This record gives sequence, structure tokens and C-alpha cells, in this order.
Amino acid sequence: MNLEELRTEIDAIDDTLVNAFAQRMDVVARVSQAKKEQGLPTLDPARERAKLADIASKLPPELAQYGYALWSMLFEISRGYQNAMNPQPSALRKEIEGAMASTPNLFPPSATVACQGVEGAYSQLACEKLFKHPQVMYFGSFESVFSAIENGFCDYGVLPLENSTAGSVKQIYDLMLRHSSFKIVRSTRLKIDHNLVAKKGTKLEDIKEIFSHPQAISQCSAYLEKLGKDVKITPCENTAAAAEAVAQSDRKDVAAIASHSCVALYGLERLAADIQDRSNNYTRFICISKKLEIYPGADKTSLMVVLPHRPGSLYQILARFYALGLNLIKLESRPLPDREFEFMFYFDLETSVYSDEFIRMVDDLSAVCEEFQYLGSYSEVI
Ligand SMILES: O=C(O)C(=O)C[C@]1(C(=O)O)C=C[C@@H](O)C=C1
Repeated sequence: MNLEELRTEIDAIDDTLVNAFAQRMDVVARVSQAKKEQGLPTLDPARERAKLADIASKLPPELAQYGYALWSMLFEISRGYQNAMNPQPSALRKEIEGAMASTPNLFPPSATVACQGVEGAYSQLACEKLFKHPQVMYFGSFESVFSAIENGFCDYGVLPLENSTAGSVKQIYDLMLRHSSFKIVRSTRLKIDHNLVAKKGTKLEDIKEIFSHPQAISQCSAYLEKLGKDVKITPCENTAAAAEAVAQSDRKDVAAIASHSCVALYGLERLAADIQDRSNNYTRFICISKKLEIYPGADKTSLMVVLPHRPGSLYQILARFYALGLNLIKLESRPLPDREFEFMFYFDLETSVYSDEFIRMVDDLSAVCEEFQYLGSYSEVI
């Protein structure tokens, strides 16, 4: 048989499929109506699982996985069709609309803000970008920043989320998973220029040990490698804490990698400037609060979704974003510590909170995902 003949055969089969698809969607519309009357949700995971098992059992083994992919897509389309026909404003949509109505138009110029570290930390510089007059309170760990806003001790918390050179701050993603009563209300990008700082009179060639935060150490790896193996690199809690420790030390052979503001703050000297591997070194910080606040102009949305470890589960969510034309700007995955072989996926999406796609995504997610957490919608201060 030649190609032309084979294609004619495919065309005939596709005609049958087109009719079957239209018939199926017609029944789906009636299912949707029946569900509306009975107050049932669109998504029925048990029904989908049973159908997938049935379809796999009816296909030759070598086609089972293709059948699985095809029917997963059909369920996806079917749910999208049902949701469009029978829009059910989700509880989340109501919560978001309530927050949009009650949030003031202007982001507060001053507030008590929790930061990890000590004075001079990069988080402090981020706070100063986010708020005009922040009253910064310093905490020993990122975990305490979450606790400070959860127990009402501070209005907001500022945390580093990702760096353009060293990547995600994984600890923050893990903490976001453990803390459920916080929302992201703003973000900012800070250009990070690292400096090698030491006590006045210290010479670069005398340095035997350098202290800093692991992220800063990783961002300056090329510079540190050039200094040679004799220089010990010691990670510590925070870049500013490293600078403070160097200032308080009796030793004349230690230095820290820290921000320029630490030089004046701790009476230090700058031995080298801009020592990061890349000149365009940026860190993104998020600002969290206890309650959901959505300020005018919010065009980023963050979500966390727990997905079962089975083929296609991430694909289903991504297909939904794609179908709605939403731009995915960040995807991070973390293993769930107490659930074997299950993962948390963190998404940042770019879409205005006033757009139809946003509203549809909010309603759809409740219907598509078994478990997800809406982390907030916000704008980024550049
Ligand atoms: O049977 C249902 O409850 C439907 O809504 C139909 C359908 C399908 O397309 O087969 C779609 C969504 C559900 O999650 C399960 C199945």
C-alpha cells in the first residue's frame, strides 16, 4: 500500500473519531448538567482512574501507554468544557475577589518587617526596596520569619527565593510547604554585588579563611577558586552575620563575603569589589503576610500543587495553563518529606488578576487538582 492509500485509510478512521468525539462531548454536556443538579464537582478522580484501567486492559499492551495519554487528554478537555459551560465560582475565587475589594490601593510605606540575619543582610536591602520606611526586625532563621508573621509579631516578612547565578533557595520552598498560613503580597529583584570585606589593615594575601552564606559562596565560586586551596571557606547563617563575626574576631587573616553596606556598618575595609561570577547577579525576594492582600496591578500568581507520582500528573496541570494561554515563569519541584514518591510543584504564572484567564484558572484549578495551595497574586518591584 502506498502513502496516499494509507492516508485515505487514516482519514476514514479520523472521520469516525470526529463523530465519536462530538458524541462524547454531547454526553459530557449532559453529565455536566446532571452534576450541577446534584451539586457534584466536575472532577471525579476515582471515575477517571477506573476508566484508564479499563481502557488499558482493552488495548494491546504495546498501545496501553498511548491510550493512557490520549484518554488523560480527553478527560482534561471534558473537564475544561464542563467548567466553561457551567462556571462554578470556586470558594477560592470568592476569597480572591474579597481580598481585591478589601486591600487598600497603596502598598503600606511603613510596617514591621521580619528578616533573617543581622543588620546589613541583603534581605534588609530588599526590605528598603519594598517599603519606604520599614521597621526591620532580625531573626536567626528563615523559619522564625514565617513564625513572626503567623503569630502576628510582624506585619510582613521578606525572604530570598531565587538567585540568577546560584538558583533556588531550596530551604524557602521547603518552609513554604510546612507553613500554610501565609500569602505572598509582593516581590522584588535586587542586584547583588558581593564584596570581600575584612578588618582595617588586613591584606588580601594574608587571608586564610573566608566566611559567608552558602549562596554567596556559590555565587563567587570562580573568585574563590582563584584564591587557591590554602584559603578555607566556611559557610555561615548569613552574609551580614559573617561580616559581623569578622569585625568581632581577633584574627587578622579572616574575611567575609558581604554587601557593601556591611563595610561602614561593621567598620570594615573592602579588599575586593564585585567578586560574584556574573555581573548580572540578581536575587528575587518575596514579601509575605499573614492574610491575603492583593494590591492593584498584581500580575504574578504563585501556587503550590501536590501531585501523585504517576505519569501525566504534571502534564495535566501544564496542559491547563497552556490551554488558558498562561505564561509559566517558574517551576520548582520538591519531594514531600512525609509522603513517599510524591512531589510538591511550585508555579509562578504571569497573568493579570483582572484577566478572564486568571479567573478561569482559579476556578479550573479547584476542579483539576486534588490538592493545591494558592500563595497569592502580586506585582514585582524592579
Ligand atoms: O463521568 C463524569 O463524572 C464526568 O464528568 C466525565 C468525565 C469524562 O470525560 O469521562 C470527566 C471528568 C471526570 O473527572 C470524570 C469523567
